[in-house]
Amino acid sequence: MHVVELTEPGVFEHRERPRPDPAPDEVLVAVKHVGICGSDVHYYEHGRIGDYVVEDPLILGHESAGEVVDVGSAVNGLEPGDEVALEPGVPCGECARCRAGEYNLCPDVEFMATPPDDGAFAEYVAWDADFAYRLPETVSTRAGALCEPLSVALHATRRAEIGLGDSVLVTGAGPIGMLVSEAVRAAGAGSVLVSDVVESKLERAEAYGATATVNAAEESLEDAVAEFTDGEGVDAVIEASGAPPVLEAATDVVRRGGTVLCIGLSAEDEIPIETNEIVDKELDFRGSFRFRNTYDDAVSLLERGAVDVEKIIDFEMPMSRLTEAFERAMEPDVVKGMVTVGE
Ligand SMILES: NC(=O)c1ccc[n+]([C@@H]2O[C@H](COP(=O)([O-])OP(=O)(O)OC[C@H]3O[C@@H](n4cnc5c(N)ncnc54)[C@H](O)[C@@H]3O)[C@@H](O)[C@H]2O)c1
Ligand SMILES: C[C@@H](O)[C@H](N)C(=O)O
Repeated sequence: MHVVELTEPGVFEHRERPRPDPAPDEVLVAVKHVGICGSDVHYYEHGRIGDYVVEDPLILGHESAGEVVDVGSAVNGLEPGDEVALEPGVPCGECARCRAGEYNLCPDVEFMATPPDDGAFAEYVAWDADFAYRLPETVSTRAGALCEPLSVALHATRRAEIGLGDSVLVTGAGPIGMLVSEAVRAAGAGSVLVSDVVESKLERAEAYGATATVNAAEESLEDAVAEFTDGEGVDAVIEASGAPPVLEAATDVVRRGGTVLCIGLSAEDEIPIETNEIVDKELDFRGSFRFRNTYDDAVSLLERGAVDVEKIIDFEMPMSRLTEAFERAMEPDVVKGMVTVGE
């Protein structure tokens, strides 16, 4: 089968590998669509993310969906011809965190496109059937692939305990921030203020249903939130930019008793946070890591039209032009690039 390997930073090589056979509990999936994530781009540019270093040729891509072409002998409920979205992390199922149901925190998870685990820029992927979710006829594999970033957004929305009528500040209008805006609305948020530093992304966020937007490069976030909430502060800040100044401001702009939820990963190891403010305002200050138990809900939200993931896609290109697709995905106004695999 045809695959694309990252062999060194900035270099993709198109190669042939043997087509895998599904293990008894696996399905073999002919990959149809794979979204390009910021982490894929980071590995492409730098060959590493923190301690995860690409030492051997690595297949990138973890936002994927395709068609089942074969099933292992122990698989029930899926059959050839079914279209599925693939949840990219398969946890060990045995550790304390897995047993507690927090399988996204499993230290031994096999996560696609994270060294040394290969991803989905390949004609076929053999994957644990428990982590393959059937797509209804009305949900395309193009949308199904985006169950992955949507899952990041759903998990964050749950971690922030967003409820009916809440006011939410979403910082960062990249794919994650855009989908967080969708997810908090689906959860009942009453108003959503979105910040970014790129004007075109804020325009997209507004078209995408943000109640208001603020360009943090030109306006004070504190003033914008004060105006948005009549001086009260937002019920929740969901941080999806990874930009240090945003985290520094978060404790100021959230209301007393509110929540600051961090999704964004910063390039800085340390960021000054006003810890006394966390105590004094009795804030919930939380992180959100990947996702758990979100795929069924992601598929259901797509089926009901309760969220729209298509709007974040800027372009679609075949895997034969993967280098061009990655270079385009790095342009500052691009939110999401989509890659097609197969015919
Ligand atoms: N916790 C997780 O499980 C998880 C999963 C996926 C992504 N992430 C992280 O979440 C963040 C968002 O992911 P993404 O793919 O949307 O990234 P992205 O880089 O595409 O988007 C980040 C956005 O933040 C904007 N931004 C930069 N500085 C800003 C500022 N001062 N104020 C407001 N906005 C600012 C950028 O213009 C960009 O639009 C990244 O840090 C990523 O590493 C975390
Ligand atoms: C969750 C996923 O989208 C993220 N890029 C990660 O590798 O953790």
